[in-house]
Amino acid sequence: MLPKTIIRHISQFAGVRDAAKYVPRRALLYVPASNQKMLDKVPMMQADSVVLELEDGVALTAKADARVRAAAALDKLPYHTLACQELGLRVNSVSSGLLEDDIIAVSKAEKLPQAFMIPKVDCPEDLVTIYNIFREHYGDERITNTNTRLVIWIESARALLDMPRIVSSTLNLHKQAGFFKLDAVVFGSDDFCADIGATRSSHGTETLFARQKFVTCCKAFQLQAIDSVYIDIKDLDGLRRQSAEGWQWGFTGKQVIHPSQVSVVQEQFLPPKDRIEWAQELVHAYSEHEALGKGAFQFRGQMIDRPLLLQALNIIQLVERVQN
Ligand SMILES: CC(C)(COP(=O)(O)OP(=O)(O)OC[C@H]1O[C@@H](n2cnc3c(N)ncnc32)[C@H](O)[C@@H]1OP(=O)(O)O)[C@@H](O)C(=O)NCCC(=O)NCCSC(=O)C[C@H](O)C(=O)O
Ligand SMILES: [Mg+2]
Repeated sequence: MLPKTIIRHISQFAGVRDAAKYVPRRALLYVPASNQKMLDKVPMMQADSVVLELEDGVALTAKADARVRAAAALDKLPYHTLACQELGLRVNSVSSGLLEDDIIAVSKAEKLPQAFMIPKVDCPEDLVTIYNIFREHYGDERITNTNTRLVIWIESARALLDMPRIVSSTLNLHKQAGFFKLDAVVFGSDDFCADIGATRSSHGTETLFARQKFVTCCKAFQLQAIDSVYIDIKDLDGLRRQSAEGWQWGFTGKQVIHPSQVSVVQEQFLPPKDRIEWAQELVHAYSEHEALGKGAFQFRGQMIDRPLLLQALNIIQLVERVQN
């Protein structure tokens, strides 16, 4: 329980702070919808967000089949009993020319996914195309003011440079037309490397600038920032290292491709126990010092002032949201 005097700081603190139900996306797991055996495992999957995948995890020759399986899964799976916090559906991009066929097929399902996930959003104009395709095949009523959230992918140099306009247009579409609300943005590092001609490495220095720019832009709009995929499935130490780095830089989660990656990532996207204790104690100490008129004071040998309080509140808020 936070001291009352601290509550007023919360409306101003950094990070993701949508008052609506927060969906943790520490681990966002792709499940190719062309693979029925994998789809059958969805109810037990402990990833925070499980993504029924229609895009790059599905071969061109299997797209039609995957669409039918994804639509059937949406109707069959009881969302409230799933082990995950969110069942998403990643469709194909505008530039692929496959999006409309995806929407025609999945709009036959009675249910919407809990999140629509749209890759390779390259410019604000893509949003107009996306919105028009959804309106045409779902009809206005089914896509207006629903609980379904929107997650988009930034995966090219052009998109990274234009990201503030892309994000603003997406948020405006919700404000003005009631279209799905943008909740998180994902950095598609593999497509990004292909786009800029970089060679991918396990240490990831080739995407260092892009990841830092990306996370800064997400946080400027108070959106969740989801980090790159780590494709070396067997290298869990490397995954742990890259996850810890992402967490330290301000990412809120990471994409995963294999069930074995889920717990490693989830663990790294929660602060360690001693950091949680530090945050809780700091908040109480801040409240006591504030009552005495002190904005700066010593705590465990460090100078504490308001920015440190805000960092501690980030930690407390995240832990509460993951546990509730
Ligand atoms: C990469 C894989 C093809 C590996 O699959 P497989 O060879 O079957 O692995 P295993 O033998 O180790 O599997 C063990 C069991 O686990 C199940 N499994 C594996 N992966 C998944 C999964 N993702 N979801 C559900 N279940 C899974 C197997 O079926 C085995 O089960 P059992 O036989 O009963 O023991 C595979 O992991 C995979 O397809 N992963 C997803 C790939 C994908 O979707 N890629 C696209 C998304 S990444 C991306 O696009 C990044 C971004 O956009 C960018 O540009 O950077
Ligand atoms: Mg991609």
